[in-house]
Amino acid sequence: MPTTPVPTNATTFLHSRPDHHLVAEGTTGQFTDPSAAVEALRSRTAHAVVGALPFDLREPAALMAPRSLRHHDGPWRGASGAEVPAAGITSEIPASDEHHRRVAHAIAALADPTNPLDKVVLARALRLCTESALTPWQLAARLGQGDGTGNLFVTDLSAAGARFAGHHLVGASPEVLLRKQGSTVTCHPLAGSAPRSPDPTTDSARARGLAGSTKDRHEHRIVVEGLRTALEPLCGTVEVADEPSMVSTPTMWHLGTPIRGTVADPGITALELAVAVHPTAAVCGTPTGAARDLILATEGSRGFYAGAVGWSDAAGNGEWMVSIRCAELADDGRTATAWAGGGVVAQSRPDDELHETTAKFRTILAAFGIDDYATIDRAPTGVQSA
Ligand SMILES: C=C(O[C@@H]1C=C(C(=O)O)C=C[C@H]1O)C(=O)O
Repeated sequence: MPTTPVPTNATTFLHSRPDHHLVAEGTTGQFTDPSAAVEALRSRTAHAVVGALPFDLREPAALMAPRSLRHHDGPWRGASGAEVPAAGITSEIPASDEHHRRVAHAIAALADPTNPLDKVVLARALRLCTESALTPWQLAARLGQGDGTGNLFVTDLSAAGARFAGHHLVGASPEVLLRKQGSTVTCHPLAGSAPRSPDPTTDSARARGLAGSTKDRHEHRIVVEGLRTALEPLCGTVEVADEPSMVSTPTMWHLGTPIRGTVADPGITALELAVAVHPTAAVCGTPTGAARDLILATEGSRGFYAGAVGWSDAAGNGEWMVSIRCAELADDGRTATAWAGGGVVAQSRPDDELHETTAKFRTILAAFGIDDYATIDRAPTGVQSA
């Protein structure tokens, strides 16, 4: 029977996977610079580091040395029947037609043979407001009940400075950025997506369509090759599955590829490896610098969306999830920002990209009790075939 510790005021961090979860309490140190956190681990000043890396590593991280970090079997299960107060969307950032226009603009740039950009991941955000305050743990419990995959995270962002004081990032990410156990490193990038449908025939047609889509396989390949290039100097040989496989969440189908390597320096920490591979082309694009510049010029700072949330211990073991399907809950417990994005290549279509972000929002919106944001696939029968 898995233990389900009840979060207390001292609980700062939760990282849940289908087979195990970790809970951190208290802090003995905070780091905005990941290399200072690595130094604390390598010198054994800290027995572990937990928290969040921002999308743009030039911005402050929210990393903490916890007073305690406990491992538990099984996924985290919050209090069942967790209620959340009524919530609504107060704004779209940008408005959906502007996101559509941005995607069209990016497609034109990607199709220009003189432009070095091969892929860029564009995202949009929703501002949410609830009638009364909720805790990040209530939100996580709701997210876990709706998502059901066992993948969950909650992390206090206060360590990143005044702008983030009392804010938490809460999400149900299906994507493992990087895991290190002993000298083995594994990654499981996802890229190439299709919304799930409640109609089984449409749902399997969508999965088949994604598996056979040249555009999605190309988008996926870019991510896998980017990770191989980032890992090879650290690992020597890197094993990559020949073919992507289908990964599903209750709301999305994705293409995913397991990657595995053996690190040359067994003392290297999971945090150093996460910093070395982030941001992957699954959340940024390629070439990385050009894609990141376009994202920052288009969207502004993403903060901790499309960053990474995870843990690393002084032995070097740890695991970092890509921070997607998430929301930042403000210190008032009533206002939140949720994000969703998608990879854009020259063959992408703005309508599909807008749809994809709408579908990706469903995970986090369901946790807020919002199911009327968009009508895609809400019809119980006879939904439009893919
Ligand atoms: C950027 C997001 O998702 C990422 C982008 C994907 C894609 O472009 O197909 C798929 C999974 C994630 O790597 C998100 O959910 O916000």
